[in-house]
Amino acid sequence: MTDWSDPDAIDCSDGATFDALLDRADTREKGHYFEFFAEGDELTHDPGLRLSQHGSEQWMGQTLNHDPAYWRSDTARERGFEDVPVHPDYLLACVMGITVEDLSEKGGYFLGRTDVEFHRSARPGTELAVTSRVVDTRTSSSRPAYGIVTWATEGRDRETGETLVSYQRTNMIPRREPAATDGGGEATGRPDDPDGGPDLPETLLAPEGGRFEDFRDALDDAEAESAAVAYRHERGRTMDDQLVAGLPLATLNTARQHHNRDEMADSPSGDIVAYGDVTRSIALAHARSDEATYRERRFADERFHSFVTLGDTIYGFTRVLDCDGDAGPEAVGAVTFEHVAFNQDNTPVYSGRRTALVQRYQ
Ligand SMILES: CC(C)(COP(=O)(O)OP(=O)(O)OC[C@H]1O[C@@H](n2cnc3c(N)ncnc32)[C@H](O)[C@@H]1OP(=O)(O)O)[C@@H](O)C(=O)NCCC(=O)NCCSC(=O)C[C@H](O)C(=O)O
Repeated sequence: MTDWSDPDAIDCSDGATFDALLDRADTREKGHYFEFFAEGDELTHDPGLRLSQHGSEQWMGQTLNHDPAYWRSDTARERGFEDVPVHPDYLLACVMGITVEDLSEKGGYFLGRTDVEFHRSARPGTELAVTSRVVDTRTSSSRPAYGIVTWATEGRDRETGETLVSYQRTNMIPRREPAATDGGGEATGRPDDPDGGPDLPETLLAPEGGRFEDFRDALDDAEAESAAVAYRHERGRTMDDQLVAGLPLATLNTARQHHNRDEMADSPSGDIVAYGDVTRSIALAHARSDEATYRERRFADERFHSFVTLGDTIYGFTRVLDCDGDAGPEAVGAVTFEHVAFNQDNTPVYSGRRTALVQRYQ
């Protein structure tokens, strides 16, 4: 009879015994099933995350976000920051990253996010305090193995208590009953077209440059011509290990989708998938490289349409929706864009509306 208090009791060279041992063992679970969440619940997320210059630069370098205001102090000061802040995409990904253990580690799909508001910039060294409130829960009618949960999340500076960023996000979360599967059919990634044919403007105009006036003039021209202002960005970025597994792990995002190939082998994607915030940041970087951004303001109606896996390449498409010359300081105006990230097969993987302050010509 084996003495199980003996430190040498587990014979790792005997595969069959070890298999039987694993079969018999309960698993200490991580994350929560759908049933755990009830409307109005408040959650305080405990993981410690200190925003760092290295983390921000690593995020920006890998996602092609090269705006000098987030790299260099002279430009940062010219743009009204006290010193070089961390990049807003990194801040947002970190705030969401540390909520994953409590909210979405059990798996399921990050469907979308809205009301993303940047309240103030954050410096490297800021320690985060993040809380979430359950806003809505419902079962999924199309995927009985899942429920759909929406949380309102707020990321604050732990020292001053000031709110840095807030948003609402929605995920599919596996239900304990019926047993979790990876859901129904594969996503097509393409929205249904009820009329059976595309309804497109005759002309798509691109702005002459990346300043506020260029976007405003292009919108004026489009109105005169019954056209739309919409264009593609040339850059693409192929998803490698660093992007798919490295960046989410650096934000303490524990979702198995991004780093556990063994678990993901049986899922519809068949492999690990990119963190939505990485995919989005790459497409936004493509767009920002074609505009003179001054500040990020807000995002709305962000949707993740289809998986992004290793080897996929992310491109960007932008439509200009609105220009507001009265918003922000004199030297800027607000532009509202719709950005779409798409892959090498032209399948949309992300879309969202973004309002940014864009510099004017001097
Ligand atoms: C997830 C998908 C496979 C779903 O595909 P499909 O079934 O075609 O989509 P539907 O549009 O029918 O939506 C299904 C149900 O979900 C509801 N929904 C969808 N979007 C939203 C939203 N923004 N807000 C609220 N509810 C939403 C619909 O109403 C449907 O409800 P019901 O009819 O009752 O079932 C497909 O969309 C897909 O593959 N998406 C990509 C997902 C993805 O890759 N996300 C990013 C990577 S995962 C990640 O980042 C995880 C992250 O770390 C984390 O922890 O959250």
